[in-house]
Parts: sequence; structure tokens; C-alpha cells
Amino acid sequence: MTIAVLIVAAGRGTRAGGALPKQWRTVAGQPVARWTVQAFQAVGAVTMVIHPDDRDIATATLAGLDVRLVDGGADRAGSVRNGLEAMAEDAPELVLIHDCARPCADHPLIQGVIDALASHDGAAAALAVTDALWTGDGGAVTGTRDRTGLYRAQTPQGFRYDKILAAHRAHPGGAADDVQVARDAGLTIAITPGSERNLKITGPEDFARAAKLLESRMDIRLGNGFDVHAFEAGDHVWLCGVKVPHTHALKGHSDADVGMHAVTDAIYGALAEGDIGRHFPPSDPQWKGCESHVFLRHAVELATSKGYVINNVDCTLICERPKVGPHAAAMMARMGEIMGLRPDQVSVKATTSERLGFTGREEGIAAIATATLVKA
Ligand SMILES: Nc1ccn([C@@H]2O[C@H](COP(=O)(O)OP(=O)(O)OP(=O)(O)O)[C@@H](O)[C@H]2O)c(=O)n1
Ligand SMILES: C[C@](O)(CO)[C@H](O)COP(=O)(O)O
Repeated sequence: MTIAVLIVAAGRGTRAGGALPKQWRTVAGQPVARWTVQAFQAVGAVTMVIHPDDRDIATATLAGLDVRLVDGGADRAGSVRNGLEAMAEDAPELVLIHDCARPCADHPLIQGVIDALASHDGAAAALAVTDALWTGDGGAVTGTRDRTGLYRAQTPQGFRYDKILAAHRAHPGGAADDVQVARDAGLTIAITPGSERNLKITGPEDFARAAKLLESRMDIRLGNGFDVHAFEAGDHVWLCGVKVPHTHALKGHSDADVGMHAVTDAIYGALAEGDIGRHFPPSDPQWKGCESHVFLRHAVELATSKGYVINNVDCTLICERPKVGPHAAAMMARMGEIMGLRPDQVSVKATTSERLGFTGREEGIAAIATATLVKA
């Protein structure tokens, strides 16, 4: 089943107030929109509908994340329709539609919707109403309502893509959400477990609530990696994805990129997933001469598939020569590109070992690295 994700972020957030629409404001250390995308990036390709005026801020906010941006519409339904139309050329089988303003969506909530789509045309998260319901006027209670069978609708709301696209195309407008659009087209929608944590940031007070939820659930993992490669005859070395001219080459089964290997092992370590040798055995001839970005990308994909995002990596190269400083910016840029991280999330630096030991005698290069991963 191909699943795509449509995140609606074209609203103005007028009720939330503030200088910026709520989806671009920072909560628990990063913009709301980044939290929301990270919660879904393991599910499938992400399309986000944005207000046309927000293209620059959206691009900057989402740097390093794989998100396609599409212009939204005048209301939520119009935005969803634009997003669905934009997916038509490479149509998925299923689509999950989610409010960008709900950054605390978690894995069980999302999986519940996906599982229900195995047997329904649509499925959406909701919570049964548990409080008594009143009507009121002028600050006084005027009556009570039966809460039996009432639910508070949330997102994600998931559908067979072709059916929800057809339903939106046929809809006259004015729907509260995509479940209403789908039901008006005759689709049956399963209710899946919603979560009190899955709040929609609506008013100014919701930012503090969302921050508390995001901070309290943080599952932070730290991994370390260490690698050594010896010199052999040659005229360049590969370090953190950059070809550096040198009087020797590094010897190895792959391209011997000692820095990239250390970072890759740090990510595997944070996931308790062994090391490069476990995933790419040196005894297997298919990895001979392999470019090390293959290993690093695998580690990043493994992290993503387990619901983690990489928060930062830090790598120290230990050698007398070549001098790393002139190449450090290019190394950080290349590593960031491979991992989908912003430049300020990647650090590459170097030290000598004061001419002591094997690195001091210029017999090879060593690298140590750390990586922090956060559960999205
Ligand atoms: N024309 C619109 C209106 C809303 N949304 C999105 O729909 C979600 C839920 O809407 P809501 O919370 O009402 O957001 P806003 O419309 O931004 O808020 P407000 O009504 O306070 O302006 C939000 O992620 C919002 O960005 C959208 O994509 N396009
Ligand atoms: C779709 C929705 O999140 C369901 O609760 C909600 O209807 C969207 O927000 P709005 O405030 O109604 O625009």
C-alpha cells in the first residue's frame, strides 16, 4: 500500500494571535510545522499546503526535511483539495490528511488510522465526549444535551486517495473536515482512538500546553561511533563525504571514509542496532568500493522507520595531516545533505594527537562521533 501524507498549513492562525501564523512559531525548541512533519515522515511522502505568502518562511522552517509545498485555498477544504490535486500525477493508494496545528500526533494514533484503512474507505481519530454537554446563553446554562454517541473529531483523517479526491471534487463546500466531505459522498468512516495529547493549537494558551506535551514525551537517545583506517599509497582521502587531496589514501573495503563511518556507527549505536559491519558485512563483495553515503543513508532511514529524528551529530577527525579546517564547511554541508539536516545540526572538527600514537606517526586517521536522536 502506498501511503502519502497531506499536512494542511495554509491557515492564518488568527485565533492564536502573534506575529507569525501558529504553524511557523516555535514550541519546545522548534517550529510547530517541523514537529508535525517529523511525526509523519516515516509514514510516506509528505505534501504540505501553505499560504502563498508563506513560501519563504515555510522553505526556511522545513530546511532539511523532505516536504513538497503546494499553495493552499481560501478555506481548509480548499487547501485539502489543492493538496490532493497536486498528488494526482503520482497518486498514492492511501492518504492521511492532518492539521499542521496538531504537532503532538504520535505513532499509535497514526498507526490506528492506517490499520483501520485496511478494511474501510476512510478512518479518523476521535475521542468520545466524556463531559456533560450544556447549552448556554449570557453566561448562564440554558439546557443540557445528551452526549451519547458524540465524538470530538481529530486528525489524521485517512482515506483511499481516489475516493477522497472524487469526494472533494464533488463537494459543494462548507464542510468542517474531510470526514464530512467523505460521508457526503457516501463513504463509511471508521472511528479510531484519538488522544488527549493530540491537541490542535488554536488559542494563545495552547502553545504552552503543546510545549509541555512535546517536552515531556521526549525519548532522547545518544550514540557514539569510533573508526580507524590506515594509510596506503594514493593521492587523496575521503573524509565526511569530501575528496581531500593528500600524499596517501585510506585503506578500506569501502571508500574508507573514516568520519562518515564514525557518524553512521553513532546513529546505529543510538538505535541499539549494532554497527556498519552488521548491516554491510565486509565479507560481502557487493560492498567492495562502496561509497560510504550508502551506509549513512541506511542508518538515517533506519532511524526514521523507528520513529526517530536525528537532532545533531558531532564528528572529530584525529590526524596530523591532511589539514581538515579548509574542508570542514564542505564536509558539514555534505553530511547535512545526506542526512537531511540543517547546517547547524552537523559538526565536523579535527584535532591532532600531538604526534603521539599511530595518528601522530601518520599511519592512519581515527574518528569519533556522537549523534542524538529524538523520538518524533
Ligand atoms: N485556508 C486554510 C485554513 C486552515 N488551514 C489549516 O487547517 C488546520 C486547522 O485549522 P485551524 O486550526 O482553524 O487553523 P487556522 O485557520 O490557521 O486558524 P484560525 O481559524 O484561528 O485563523 C490548520 O493547520 C490550518 O493551517 C488550511 O490549510 N487552509
Ligand atoms: C479537522 C479538525 O481538526 C477536526 O477537529 C478541525 O475541524 C479543523 O479545525 P477548525 O478549527 O474547525 O478549522
